Amino acid sequence: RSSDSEGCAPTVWSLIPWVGGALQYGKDSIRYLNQCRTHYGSAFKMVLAGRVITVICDTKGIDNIFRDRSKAFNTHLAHHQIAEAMGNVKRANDIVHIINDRLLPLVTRALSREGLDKIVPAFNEDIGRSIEAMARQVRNSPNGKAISLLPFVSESIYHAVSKAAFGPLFPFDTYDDFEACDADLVLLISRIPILSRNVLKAQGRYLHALMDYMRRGWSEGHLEGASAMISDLVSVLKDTDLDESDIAGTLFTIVWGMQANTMRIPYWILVFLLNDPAAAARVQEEVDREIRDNFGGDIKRFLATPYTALESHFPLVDSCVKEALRIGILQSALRQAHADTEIISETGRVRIRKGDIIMANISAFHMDPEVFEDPRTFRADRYLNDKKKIHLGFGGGSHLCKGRFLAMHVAKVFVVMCFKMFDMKLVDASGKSAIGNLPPPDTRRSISVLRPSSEVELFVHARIRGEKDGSLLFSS
Ligand code: HEM
Repeated sequence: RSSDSEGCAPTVWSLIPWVGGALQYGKDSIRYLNQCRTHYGSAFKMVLAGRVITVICDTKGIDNIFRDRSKAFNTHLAHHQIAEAMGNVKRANDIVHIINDRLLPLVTRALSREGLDKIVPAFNEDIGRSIEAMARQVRNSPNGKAISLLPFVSESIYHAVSKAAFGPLFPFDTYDDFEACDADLVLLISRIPILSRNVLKAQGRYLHALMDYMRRGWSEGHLEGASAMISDLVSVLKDTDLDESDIAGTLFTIVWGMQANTMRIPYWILVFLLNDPAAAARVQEEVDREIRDNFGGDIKRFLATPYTALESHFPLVDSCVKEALRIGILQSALRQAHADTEIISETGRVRIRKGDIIMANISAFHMDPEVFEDPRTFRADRYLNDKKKIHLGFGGGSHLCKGRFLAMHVAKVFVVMCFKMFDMKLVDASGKSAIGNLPPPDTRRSISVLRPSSEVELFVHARIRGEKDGSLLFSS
């Protein structure tokens, strides 16, 4: 069915009207949205626990939402929900305006291409140290060593991004609580009393650690050791009448936006590449060639290169990052209308009333076989061969992700370093080859980039690539 002559998108039928599709959506959102699309067309309204959301699944309609010609949409609702759930912020209504009017312009500037030249050196240095630490472990085991892939990727990136943004005083031992909150974000949103107890404790500890960090680091109007971006953000927040816990909650919201997706993309890239030896060999060849020809074979020189000078290098790795963003992301762009308007979708005109919530179903676009040949397959060179091909992993329009350059850089440097330093094989817990073993995504716990299911633990069996290469990075 399509929108009627009045432009009303059809509403998905449900047995219990207020609950709507909440249970099916919570279980597997991609599947539920695909089922709705099959029955109702590419524009429909779904009800989730009392909220009516207009979902747009086709390219034309999604493009219309992002372009927002009548300037009728904002992202306040998404920011409100995350601040309330992740940061336990009490004054979320005020926070959304502070985020929108004061923090976003600051973040946009700091994370622009030029701005990144200030943040990236600290990230590169720290990620270099983490990989070096892994290289030491591997070197001490003559036949190499199996390393649990997910914590290796996530913890290294959590540490390096935090260090670059927040400086050395950041409470780095918060990783486990961060993971617990990200894994159970749905419980933080719903706050079901008994089920949410553990995650609420983790959240409480995290917020206390951030408050303590600010108390220790704040002096004479700036945060000691932090990047100018974070120091200025905290300064803006302290300039408001928010209390300490709401300031910490806003900071936690920012940490989450910065880290949660960023640490998953390199994990998926490694899993996909190590499952495809021919693609991995091409990446290996590119990494060796680029480091040899453009950085004199010196990993330290590669790590010391400014962001802007690195951007044009490693085009195949860049293509892998984009492909992982295409294949590994759920629908995630939410908008709310602050005026009556309409969306022109492939099914026709969809009328939108002031206050309506709209979701651009990014995953439907990414999996459209008319846009992407063989859409379910990871093709390392998909974006190498067709430079004009787009992905919507970072959303679109004026609300396009502000951290996209940083996120691309993090993934690129991590993957390049792994290929340069190690010979890697994908293995399972017993050490057997795990090629052909793609861990299923944990759809219940995924909000944006898919979280891998914890039931399938993958390891990389890593061996250092020749003493000469390895020794280049070792400081002792
Ligand atoms: C792989 C990593 C990342 C992914 C996949 C990602 C994805 C997204 C998506 C889909 C949106 C919503 C865009 C829309 O509604 O059209 C978004 C918004 C945003 N992202 Fe990211 N992001 C990533 C990393 C980062 C990082 C490192 C930062 C740094 C602080 C960041 C900061 C933001 C901000 C501030 C917004 C809000 C933009 C606005 O509402 O105007 N993101 N991101």
